[in-house]
Amino acid sequence: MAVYTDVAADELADFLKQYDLGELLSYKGIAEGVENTNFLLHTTKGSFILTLYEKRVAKNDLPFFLALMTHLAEHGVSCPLPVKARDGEPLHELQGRPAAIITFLEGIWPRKPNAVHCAGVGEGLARMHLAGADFAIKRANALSVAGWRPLFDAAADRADEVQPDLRAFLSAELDYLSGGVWPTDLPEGVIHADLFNDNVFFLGDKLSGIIDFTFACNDMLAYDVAICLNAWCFEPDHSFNVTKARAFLNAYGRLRKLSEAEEAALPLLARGAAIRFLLTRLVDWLNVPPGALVKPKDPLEYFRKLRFHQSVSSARDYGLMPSGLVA
Ligand SMILES: Nc1ncnc2c1ncn2[C@@H]1O[C@H](COP(=O)(O)OP(=O)(O)O)[C@@H](O)[C@H]1O
Ligand SMILES: N[C@@H](CCOP(=O)(O)O)C(=O)O
Repeated sequence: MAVYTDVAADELADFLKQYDLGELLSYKGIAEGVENTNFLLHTTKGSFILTLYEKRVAKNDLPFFLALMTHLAEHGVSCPLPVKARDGEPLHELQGRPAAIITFLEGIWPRKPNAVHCAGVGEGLARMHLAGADFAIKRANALSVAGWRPLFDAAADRADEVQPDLRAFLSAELDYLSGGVWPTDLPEGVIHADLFNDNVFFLGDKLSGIIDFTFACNDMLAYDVAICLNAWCFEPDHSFNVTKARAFLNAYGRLRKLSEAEEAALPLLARGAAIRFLLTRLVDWLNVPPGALVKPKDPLEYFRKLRFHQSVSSARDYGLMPSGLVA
């Protein structure tokens, strides 16, 4: 999250009159995250998160995100619940932006994830995939292969300012990934699509909740696994940690076993996941809105991860054994 759109106290108090949330006691902008504007609200009824949806979020998609959180929470996944206003609707408008209030989740996201956290995420991701199986609304992944080229086009002219020859590197990788190799027949379902460590809360070693469903969509379940391998299983120096990967994959596999085809596709899916985040970070890095309270994330972290996945020959390099998952 971040703060792109400021909200004055009287505007917020007026907005809250639509809800049954008591009186506003205090609120503050949350500097974490990069996509939307978020405020932490304290009212006489408790703590809540107010989100103003910004640039990358299409208004038409908001009912999907809000209904998904409700569905998952009803199916045993610990995630925020959208708060309905008195008119029964969870979605309203503030400062010209679509806005929603969700419940506050206790917990802290792990700054230095260890293998126990990775196992917790594996289990949490599998639970989410299983719980999403009967979610009726569909949303295509706008940031799958077809969505990467426009991101590249938006950043290409200035990519080499970030690193020499980055433009050529990205262009070649995109040509490869969009040249017919991307899987089309793997099991699909609802994926989180952004399950990074700042979107998973823990109390001690135990996962206490999953937040931020603004990229959730229907896509290959194994692609979500690949996103998590990228987000959770590398060290701060960008080296791959196979112990964390094994902990993550084993925990996932105990609840939802990956098929042989999914396992075989992991290196490719991990390349795709890496370039997707490299590209969105690159665009954001080159386009920080003036005055915004946001810290853009390092695109080159994902360049290094992508280079690693390019060197991977099979899912064994991620800690998977040929016969499937190790207990
Ligand atoms: N339901 C929630 N409960 C508690 N804190 C939250 C909740 N939702 C968001 N936050 C806080 O806001 C930060 C950013 O949220 P996030 O959803 O990742 O933002 P964005 O909309 O930019 O993707 C989180 O790291 C967390 O500190
Ligand atoms: N996880 C993305 C950025 C968007 O997620 P947010 O939860 O931080 O808003 C990345 O790391 O590139």
